[in-house]
Amino acid sequence: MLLERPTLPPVKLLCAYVLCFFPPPRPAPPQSSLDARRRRGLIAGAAFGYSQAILFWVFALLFYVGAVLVDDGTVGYKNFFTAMFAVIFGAFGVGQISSDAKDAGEGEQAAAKIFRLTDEPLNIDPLSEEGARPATTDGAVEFKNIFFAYPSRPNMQIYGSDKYPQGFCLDVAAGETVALVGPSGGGKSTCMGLLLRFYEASKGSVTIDGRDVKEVNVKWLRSQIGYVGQEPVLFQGTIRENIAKGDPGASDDRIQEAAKAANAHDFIMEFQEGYDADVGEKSALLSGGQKQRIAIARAILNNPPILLLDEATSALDNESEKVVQEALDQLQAKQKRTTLTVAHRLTTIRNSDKIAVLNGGGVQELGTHDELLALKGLYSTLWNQQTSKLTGE
Ligand SMILES: Nc1ncnc2c1ncn2[C@@H]1O[C@H](COP(=O)(O)OP(=O)(O)OP(=O)(O)O)[C@@H](O)[C@H]1O
Repeated sequence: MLLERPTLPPVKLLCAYVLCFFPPPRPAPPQSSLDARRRRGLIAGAAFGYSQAILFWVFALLFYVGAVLVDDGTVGYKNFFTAMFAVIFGAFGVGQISSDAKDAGEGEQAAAKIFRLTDEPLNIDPLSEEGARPATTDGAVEFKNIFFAYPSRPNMQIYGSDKYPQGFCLDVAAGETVALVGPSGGGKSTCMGLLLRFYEASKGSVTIDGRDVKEVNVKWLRSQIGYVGQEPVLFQGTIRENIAKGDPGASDDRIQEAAKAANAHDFIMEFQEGYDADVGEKSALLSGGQKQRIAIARAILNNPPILLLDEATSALDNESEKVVQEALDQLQAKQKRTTLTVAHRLTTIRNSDKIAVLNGGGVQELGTHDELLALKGLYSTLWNQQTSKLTGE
């Protein structure tokens, strides 16, 4: 079959030829990074040249000594070549070691980091059998006068400041939906980490049904809380296995029921293998919205008394956000459960029982949507900014 040649007007053809031979210059990288790369290149080149030079010096020396020894009859050719190859391979090995020295150094540094991490004393042991396991949970949560800084940044106080000498305080009644809003870095997600006991407050307490979370068993505590974050974690395996993590003994019918409630059943059935479809390494075979709905199905199956939604829909496009939001509404409607929601899009949380505006180390404003609008404070400013963007004013 003859392929037709693409026809270009002569001027465009000429431009294409010119660009082939004289491509426009690429923007130069910043000077500092260029210098660093040059320095790295020079060091690597010098090290390589040096290791090669050693090899050839050894060759030269060998042939010289060999020639002298064979000439005066001290050794025969056979012995000379045997010894020579032994020395060559030996030198080759030494050269190889020097080129691997950089990797060995990096490996040593990485190992030191791992050992530093594994030697870190474990204050919160997720596998510990200690601690109370109350038979029932109503789901009331309270953050009482919390002071907290992340261990890796001890000088950056997240909760508690001159503005908030009483620390971070928030009371969430059983079955209540409380939204956490406010500027980025205000500590909205951090309180979820404290409730899940990923970290411990330096002062104050987090309680669940009036009991300090430090007194209850960590595994039990986490089993009472469903978490749907911005980037849900799926495990390598099938969709069925991933949903079943919510309740490992669940029947296929219950898994399907949970998937239907999470608006996930239809897209799952579009896969050739249905519920047995593999989610792929790092769940690469699924879109963001699909991953989110599988995580929600898992939470529905778990049916926890406390639900944490940390910007669960913020990474999605409008269409996916709608279906995922419907799935989340289902999850909340299935049972009146305590829900803490972090959201940047205020339209998604306006119907919450309470809205807490976190800023500068504590709760700056607290109330319903209407109360906060009437307050004409930070929430009202954020709301007006977002709604004016939506209406294009
Ligand atoms: N693991 C961590 N180690 C150290 N600092 C952290 C860690 N996680 C969060 N931070 C810092 O703590 C502060 C509060 O973080 P947090 O995620 O709670 O804020 P946020 O209000 O949820 O912010 P955003 O709206 O941007 O998600 C931020 O300044 C953040 O950089």
